[in-house]
Amino acid sequence: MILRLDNVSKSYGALKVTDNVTVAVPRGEALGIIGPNGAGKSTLFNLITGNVLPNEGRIEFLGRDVTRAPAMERVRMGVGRSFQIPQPFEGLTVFENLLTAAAFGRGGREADMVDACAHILDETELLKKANVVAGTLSLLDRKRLELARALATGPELLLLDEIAGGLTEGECKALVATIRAIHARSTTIIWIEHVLHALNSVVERLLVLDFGRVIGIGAPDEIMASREVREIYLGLEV
Ligand SMILES: Nc1ncnc2c1ncn2[C@@H]1O[C@H](COP(=O)(O)OP(=O)(O)OP(=O)(O)O)[C@@H](O)[C@H]1O
Repeated sequence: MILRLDNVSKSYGALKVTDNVTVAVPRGEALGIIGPNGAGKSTLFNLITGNVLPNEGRIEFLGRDVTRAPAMERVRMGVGRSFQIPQPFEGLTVFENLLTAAAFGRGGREADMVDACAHILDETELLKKANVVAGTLSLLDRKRLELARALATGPELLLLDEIAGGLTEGECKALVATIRAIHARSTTIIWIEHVLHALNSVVERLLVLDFGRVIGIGAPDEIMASREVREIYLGLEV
């Protein structure tokens, strides 16, 4: 297993945002996370990245207890993340943004980082935009840059937070093709997404959160057919 959460809980005052979550993610898997707004999806990512520390439970990454490890240490161990709202350095070029992420992540010799970033630009279809200032990019390219920045840190585990939101159907398809290619080279992915057709075309399992609790985990078609999920998440009459 690349990642294990055992009975992880997080509260803000009286509000239990993460409620006794236990999940194990095998290396190479793509796992989707769905749930209503406020279900605790982003908080779960923050617990995995170390931006938030749990009140209870244990988090293991690559066989090591990282429950209280600082976020920076987890990035260097191989936890990469894209944010719901892209957060590039607006005044830097696409390539400079990647180099900054690479230096912040695994680091290494400058020449190796430059090579790795060039490869990531190609993989994320940003090669032609390498010298474009990030602040001038279209939404799709900002999403691609967000993905590329996460890849530049050298992740073993890639966390994607609603990366398909706000895109047109065609743009979404293009981005999904890129994510599928990244997954195909055996990067483990955990992806929070409301655009279900995009998510379900990539992931092998879906985890459903509601009020911070895991209410289902399994194959996407089984999960989508479950009565509880349809009632709670999709708000459908069944
Ligand atoms: N730092 C914080 N202090 C207090 N409450 C917080 C904090 N962070 C999150 N919360 C609360 O925790 C709950 C879960 O938030 P979270 O952002 O994890 O949900 P989410 O499932 O990612 O939602 P969305 O789909 O809208 O992004 C919400 O009720 C939110 O208001």
